[in-house]
Amino acid sequence: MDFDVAIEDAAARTGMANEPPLSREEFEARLRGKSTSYHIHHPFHVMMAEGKLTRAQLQGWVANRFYYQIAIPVKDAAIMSNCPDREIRREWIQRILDHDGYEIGGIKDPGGIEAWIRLGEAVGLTRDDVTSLRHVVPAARFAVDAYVNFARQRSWQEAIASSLTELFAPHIHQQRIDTWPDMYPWVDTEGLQYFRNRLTQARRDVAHGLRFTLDYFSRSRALQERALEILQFKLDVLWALADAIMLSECRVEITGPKA
Ligand SMILES: O=C(O)c1cc(C(=O)O)c2c(n1)C(=O)C(=O)c1cc(C(=O)O)[nH]c1-2
Repeated sequence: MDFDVAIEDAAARTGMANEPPLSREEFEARLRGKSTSYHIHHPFHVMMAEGKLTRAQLQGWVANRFYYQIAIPVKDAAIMSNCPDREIRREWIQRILDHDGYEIGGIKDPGGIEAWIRLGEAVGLTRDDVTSLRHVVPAARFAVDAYVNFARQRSWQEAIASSLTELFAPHIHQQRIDTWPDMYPWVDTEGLQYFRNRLTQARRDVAHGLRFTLDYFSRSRALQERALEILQFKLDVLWALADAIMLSECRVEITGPKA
């Protein structure tokens, strides 16, 4: 989107045409303050951290969340396809490699999608249970598709801002690494590698995404408010995904006894 059009669009959406911009520090604090609506506070994730999920519910979460995992590189490719800035694309492509994996010059990484399938096996699902998507409930698809559609339809700058829930993700990954071995001792701890990998990857991603958002959206107050709205939209996607999984019967269990 042309920058003048972006400013006008943000002003029309937020009604903040004349206010001065927040300082960079204040804007960052407002973005970080959105952590109160992160899905770590969703009852399903609270139950997960407290060891209260049944085996079938944990399996249901892993099977449904796979749909998010496979959507992420598609979303990132949509951002790149809308982005004429070569420097941004050079950074952004790393996200696709992280999830899809690669084999370049003898260096191999199976990638995050493969790591998630192994997480599925660690909770007692088969590879086919996960990759067939047969356990993905309709509302989980709608929530994830809304994120991909946002990245396809809105400007690449707005789509970058929508990735900023990753500010809060290392905390929830660490929580799973810390709690699952005690709470769900039947899960093979090798499967937690996905979460370990994301600790560094998410911190690196967010350093880039945040720097870009602070630079681009600080040029008007309306743009800053628009970035905050966009982050709220993405928080809502994750919250709705958790709602969908919690409300599904989560009766995935194909193998093994019920806890
Ligand atoms: O497990 C989680 O709670 C969680 C949350 C998020 C997030 O906050 O968006 C991501 C991830 N995981 C994740 O693993 C991941 O690769 C990822 C990419 C993105 C994104 O928006 O580009 N979010 C997230």
